[in-house]
Amino acid sequence: MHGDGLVSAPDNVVEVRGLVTRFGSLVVHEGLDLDVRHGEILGVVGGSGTGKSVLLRTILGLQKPAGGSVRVFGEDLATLAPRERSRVERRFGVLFQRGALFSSLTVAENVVLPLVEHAGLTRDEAAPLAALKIALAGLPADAGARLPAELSGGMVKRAALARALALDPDILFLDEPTAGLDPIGAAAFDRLIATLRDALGLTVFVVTHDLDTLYAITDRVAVLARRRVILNADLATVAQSDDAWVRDYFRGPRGRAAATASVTEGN
Ligand SMILES: Nc1ncnc2c1ncn2[C@@H]1O[C@H](COP(=O)(O)OP(=O)(O)OP(=O)(O)O)[C@@H](O)[C@H]1O
Repeated sequence: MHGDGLVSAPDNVVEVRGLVTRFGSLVVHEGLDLDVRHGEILGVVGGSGTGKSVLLRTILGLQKPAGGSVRVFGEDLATLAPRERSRVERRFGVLFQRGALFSSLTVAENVVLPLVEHAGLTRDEAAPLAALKIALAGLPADAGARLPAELSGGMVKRAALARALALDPDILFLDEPTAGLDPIGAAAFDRLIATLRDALGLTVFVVTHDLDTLYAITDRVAVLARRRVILNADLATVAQSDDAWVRDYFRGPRGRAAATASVTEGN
């Protein structure tokens, strides 16, 4: 079932239609539709437990839907043979909430790993590419030789981002990228994401609670509530919605502060 009359558009990188997700008797998504357009930064917001992370995992093919369809780059991962599926998956860059770097490997070794495992490079071939990704993620060159435990929280995020960029993804999925960062570190990370989108032509899907991120870098916002995406539009349109959760979120004190800050910064 397609809600809201959504149709397939050629510039959609992700199309979710009529998604149903259940865990036993818990229904997380029911008839959820979502579009992610080529080259945009889409912010995904919603109250705690509305199924944002599960939606991300479902788009990545890590969570099997109970109903509906998910197409990424025009392909339905669920119907692809393993080899075809991994060809599509190589176009994904993913930054999970908890970073998930290998703690016993240096930053450079963490970034080298996908290049060796998925691109078939030798370690020597992968090393200069890894150094490039580490620089792209805004880390100093000497960070490559360090273990994750020796880095600050912001640097760990950047290292995880360097690894997510290893295979030159077309779409970057970020789950709460600024969680745990101080406001200055969070703003710098937001700017980095926007710069990478512009420089590399990435599409970005970002699950976030951070209103500053929404105002600073997103082109459109998807709001999850009542088991669906109730709004999938530009921020100005979403912020004007009369939905009670949206009103509290965007027009509460933190929402007003973020909106004012973005105007002051000229965004
Ligand atoms: N593997 C699982 N098994 C059972 N229930 C799950 C599983 N994964 C998620 N859930 C449940 O699905 C619901 C949605 O979870 P999800 O983590 O997607 O929420 P969220 O919107 O990302 O929340 P938050 O903003 O708090 O991170 C929650 O009720 C959660 O407990």
